[in-house]
Parts: sequence; structure tokens; C-alpha cells
Amino acid sequence: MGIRTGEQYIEALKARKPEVWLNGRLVENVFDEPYFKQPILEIAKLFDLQHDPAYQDDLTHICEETGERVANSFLFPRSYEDIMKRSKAFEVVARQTYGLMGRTPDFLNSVVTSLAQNSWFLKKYNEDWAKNIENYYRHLRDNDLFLTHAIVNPQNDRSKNSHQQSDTFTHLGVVEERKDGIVVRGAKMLATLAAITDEVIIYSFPGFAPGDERYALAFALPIDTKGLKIICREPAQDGTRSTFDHPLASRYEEMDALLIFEDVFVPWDKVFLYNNVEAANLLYPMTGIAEQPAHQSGVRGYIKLAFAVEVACKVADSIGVDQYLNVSRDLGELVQSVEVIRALLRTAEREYTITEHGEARLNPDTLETIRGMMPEMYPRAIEVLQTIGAGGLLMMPTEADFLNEELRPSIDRHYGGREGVDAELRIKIFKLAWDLCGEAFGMRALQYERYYTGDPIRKRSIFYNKFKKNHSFDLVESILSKEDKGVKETVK
Ligand SMILES: Cc1cc2nc3c(=O)[nH]c(=O)nc-3n(C[C@H](O)[C@H](O)[C@H](O)COP(=O)(O)OP(=O)(O)OC[C@H]3O[C@@H](n4cnc5c(N)ncnc54)[C@H](O)[C@@H]3O)c2cc1C
Ligand SMILES: O=C(O)Cc1ccc(O)c(O)c1
Repeated sequence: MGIRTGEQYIEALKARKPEVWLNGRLVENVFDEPYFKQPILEIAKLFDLQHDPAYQDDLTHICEETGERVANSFLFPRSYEDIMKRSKAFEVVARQTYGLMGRTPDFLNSVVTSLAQNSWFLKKYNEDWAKNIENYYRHLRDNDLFLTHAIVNPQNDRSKNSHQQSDTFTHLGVVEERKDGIVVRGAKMLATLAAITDEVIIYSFPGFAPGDERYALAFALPIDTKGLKIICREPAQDGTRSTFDHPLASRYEEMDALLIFEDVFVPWDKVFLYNNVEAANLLYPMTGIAEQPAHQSGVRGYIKLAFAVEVACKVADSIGVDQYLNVSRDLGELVQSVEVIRALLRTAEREYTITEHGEARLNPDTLETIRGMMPEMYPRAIEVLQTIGAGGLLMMPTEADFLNEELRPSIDRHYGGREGVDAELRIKIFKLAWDLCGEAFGMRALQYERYYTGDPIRKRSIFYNKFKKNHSFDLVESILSKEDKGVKETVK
């Protein structure tokens, strides 16, 4: 089939009945649910974009294997040209949602593509796992499906491993092995957009210890599989808030959810890894499963940061405060942070290497630097936005006030900005800013930047330890090895 349209995506959603819990009730039909409607339409637009002549070449290519048109996120990167085709596609998608939707279909397309391209790794342990991921990749690519993923064990007791938790199935593990597959039980977090996807893939960050065998697994299933409970967090919008009042929250809310598997059957052909602590711990370092999706995340994060910085500049300009040194200094810092991320991205792409299996892989250290810097740069942009908008962020009228004829002359008189910025423009800019830096929507978007790729604290520490192990410290060694001349002799 190849690329789907938005309508085909929506028809598939309507045909399914996943067990989605929201605000204490079971959702009857996700498409008709006001909380999900607009986000579904935003995702549908992304599918439609693949058919738009203005974007088709940037987003898709003809698949060598099937002759059908498929998304560029399914392209096996084998050269710099492939890397840049993927990069362009990630950027087109990110711009549609201003980088605010992190888990658009291209993210998990990249995860499955990296696993399939590196199926040699799974093959070392089990030929079937390799065959299964290759077939799953084709299934995803050729039907243009939309996935969610849950790869972290819920916190429960972080001081203990999975097999030491109070209940054997607090964390997701295998409860029964059958001739035709496995039965899984337990919970996994944090599946962004789960309610409105087609399928779910489960795998894990490394960290398994001996005894954790039943938890060391990877598999995929349709999202409406019997026994899979999706419990959504409290929504940041209810589907009734206007785009005037909440230009971002009303459109780009990405619902997160805990997944609970209550004795869910997984057929063997959907199992990619099972009962193997070593393979589960090596999945990240040995396959491109960190780097390929991190390319998508890097491009998307760059657009999101650039957007937040533009909003900060507009807020400052609209009330004439960017003439003050403190404000222009802070804005200069933000603009430079966007430049840093852009430069890192271009460097990571340019400094690719070809693995012995033919994958063109971005410079992992540069990618990891983006992942290390964004949890500081993005919150800093939000902090500057809060500081520059100050009290003005909290005095904006609602759309209803704005449309009230009796009130309107007072609004027009008192809500304007510097010369040339009328009340409507000023209010719109400040509402945009508040969605990003004050609303629950914006705080979730900030928390996403901190945690979407794992715990930034431990990731930095791992980065340093790897640096220490592989770095020769030539500069310091060189000065230390110079001959000492004694305190009284002049250094030449
Ligand atoms: C908005 C959002 C969306 C997300 N979407 C997804 C998704 O779609 N799919 C998905 O799978 N995941 C998703 N994630 C989850 C993400 O992968 C995790 O939040 C991330 O891996 C961090 O894990 P944690 O939240 O369990 O924090 P924890 O690991 O529990 O950390 C909590 C705190 O304790 C400290 N800590 C914990 N353990 C240790 C330790 N061993 N040593 C030192 N310090 C420790 C940490 O530094 C941190 O300060 C999302 C997260 C967010 C915030
Ligand atoms: O590490 C990254 O930057 C990208 C990333 C995030 C979450 C994942 O599940 C994953 O496989 C890769």
C-alpha cells in the first residue's frame, strides 16, 4: 500500500476499540472524543502532507523492495545523501507542529528502521527475532502505521530491580510461555499518544541484572489487543478551549499514558527479544536504536527551541523592552543556543561513519551533546520567556472578552503594545507565550525536553565516563611530559 492519507489513518482509528481510560471513564470511540479530536486531525495532516506535491519529494521515496511510495523515515541510511533526506523529512514534519509533538510517526518509524537495519545483532541470539523485526519493519512501512512505545519501567521502587519489586508483575514481564507465543503481565511507561496510534512497540533502556530475565523482552502488538489497558494522564486541554485563547494547547496536546498488560498474548512472530539480559542490555549500544531516533529528536528539538526563542523575541519586541541591555542580552543568549543546536546537528550529520554493516550513522558524541544540552537550553528559553513577559502574561483577556462589543473599546485602548502593535496582536503574542511558559501544556512540553531520552543526569555521567575511557588526554600529557628546568631557570 505505501503512504496513507489522513482519512485512511482516521478510518483505521474508527475501526478499532482500544481500552483507553480518561478522567475515570472508558473512552467509547477515540475519534469522537473531544480531548483527542484535534490532535488526531494534526496527525492526519502529517499523513496528508506525504501526498502534497509541495512536500512529497521531501517526505517520501519509492521503496526499492516494493516499488511503492513510502516515508523517508523508513529509508535505511547508507550514505550522507540518505542522512540528509531523512533530516529534511524530519524537519518538514517538525515544522508542522513547531516541534511540539515529539512522537509523530517518524520517531518510531526510525526506531523500527534502525532495529531492522541492524537485525544482524538480534540474529546472533536468535534467527527468528531477526526475521520478526525485518517483517515487522515491512508491515509498518508498507501499511504506513503509527506506533507508540513504552520502554521504561514505572518508578515504583527505583532502588530495586524489576525482579525485586513488591510483586513479580509490578513491571512488565512474561507470565507464561506457550507453544504459539508468550503471555505478558505488568506495566510500562510512558506511552505518548498511545490512545490515537495503530500499534505499540515495547523494548527497554539497558539496566537489566541477572534475575531480570522475564523482563528482558521486546515485542509489538496492535493497540487494541485484548488485555492492554491505556490509562491517560490528566489532560492539558479538553477540546473546548479556543485556538484564540490557547493556540498551542488546543492543537498539539500529546496525551501520555501508562500501559498495563493484563495477561496479554503475544504471538512468537511479534517477539523481537525474550529472556535474555545480555541481548536486552546490548540493544541500545549495538543497534542504531539510539542514534537514528535521536536524529529525529535533534531536528525536532531544534525547531522547538527556535520556535520558543522566536516567541520570546516577539514578546520583548511587542512591549518595547528589548531596548534594555538585560533583555537583549538574554535574547542574544537564546538565539545563540539555537545556533549551537543547529551547528551540532550539522556536525553530527556531516561527521557520519559507515558501520561494518553498511549503516551511515551520525556522530554519536555530537548527538549525545544535543541530548545533554537541550534539557538546559529549552528550560532556559522558557525561563527567559517568563521573565520578559512578566505580569503581562497574567492579564490577558479571554476570547469571549475580546468579542464582547461593550468591552472591546476598553480592550483596544489598554491592551496594545509599543507603537504599531495593536491590542489584538499583543494579546495573541502573549497568549502564545503563556501556552508555552505557563500552561500545563507548556510545562509538559518542558518536561518532555528534560526526559524524553532518559534521565539527563545519568546520561551526562555515562557520557563523561565513556569520554574518560576513550580519551587520550594528549594536551595535558604533553605539558606534563615537558622537562622540568627548576624554579630559578627561565622557561624557554
Ligand atoms: C512528557 C514525557 C513523554 C514521554 N514519552 C515517552 C514515550 O513515549 N515512551 C517512553 O517509553 N517513555 C517516554 N517518556 C519516559 C522517559 O523515557 C522517562 O521519563 C525517562 O526515561 C526518565 O525516567 P523516569 O521518568 O522513570 O525517571 P527516574 O529514572 O525514576 O528518575 C527520577 C529521579 O531519580 C534519579 N534517579 C533515579 N534512578 C537513579 C539512579 N539509578 N541513579 C541516580 N539517580 C537516579 C534521576 O536522576 C531523577 O532525578 C516520556 C517522559 C516524559 C516526561
Ligand atoms: O535517545 C534519543 O535521543 C532518542 C531516543 C529516545 C527514546 C527512545 O525510545 C529511543 O529509542 C531513542
